[in-house]
Amino acid sequence: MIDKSSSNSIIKADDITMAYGDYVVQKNLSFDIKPQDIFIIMGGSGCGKSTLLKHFIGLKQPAEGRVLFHADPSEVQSAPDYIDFWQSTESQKQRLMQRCGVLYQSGALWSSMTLAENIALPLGEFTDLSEKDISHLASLKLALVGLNGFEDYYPAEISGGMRKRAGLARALALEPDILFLDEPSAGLDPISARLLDDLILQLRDNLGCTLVVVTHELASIFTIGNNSVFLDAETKTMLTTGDPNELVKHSEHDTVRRFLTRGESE
Ligand SMILES: Nc1ncnc2c1ncn2[C@@H]1O[C@H](COP(=O)(O)OP(=O)(O)OP(=O)(O)O)[C@@H](O)[C@H]1O
Repeated sequence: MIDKSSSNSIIKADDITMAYGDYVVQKNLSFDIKPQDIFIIMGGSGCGKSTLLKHFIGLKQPAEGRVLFHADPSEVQSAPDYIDFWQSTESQKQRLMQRCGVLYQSGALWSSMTLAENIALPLGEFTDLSEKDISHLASLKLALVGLNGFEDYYPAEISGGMRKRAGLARALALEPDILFLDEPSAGLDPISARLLDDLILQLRDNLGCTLVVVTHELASIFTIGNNSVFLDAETKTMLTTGDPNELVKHSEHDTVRRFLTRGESE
């Protein structure tokens, strides 16, 4: 059942069970993601973080329960009107997915294309813009992530941190209101990871988008996250949801406090 007090959410997980065949990964997941949250999906290795992300971006259907998206992001404060992603029509699904940008762990850029061409790809596919406008927009998106002047570089010619930024620029190409990031700082040195966190915060503040981030990097969790869900591999369900900066101090669950303090809490 949907909690009416949380009617201004942009996404709701409503009693989701996730499974591969008979193998249940997690059950009874219910939580709310609010507009402009940086919502962290956290938990130990193998608990189901990436699987949960797949449920939000249309790659995997819940065994039970619903993934609900607010129907109109510009009206999110008004009367709730939710679309159940997996019960929606093909055209509704397509519209919902166009509201979502995704940054995969590898950055997933096409290696044979320049950065500008990588960003132009979704624009060419999903809009009627002219080539000139697409090229202009690609440059704008690159500038947004601090890569102005890198239009003609190939992914192999830039650093890992820059590739992540370029991946973000591509995820932003269609002006999504929700961005999903899978382990954005994986493989980055601590300074590049910190710069990426700063960029994520800037994007939220400047573009007003909502971010859902899978990460187990504690520094990132505390720097960018204002809301979260903790998935427990042992009990196969969520232990808690809320601001990780509060959970580290006040969670009633030892497992959560220990995770957030690298095992150092009592
Ligand atoms: N395609 C698949 N088929 C069957 N089982 C899978 C599949 N993908 C993942 N699993 C299993 O589901 C569980 C959750 O995997 P998932 O990758 O979602 O966890 P995770 O929390 O993202 O892990 P990590 O932190 O190690 O990346 C694991 O036990 C995994 O082995």
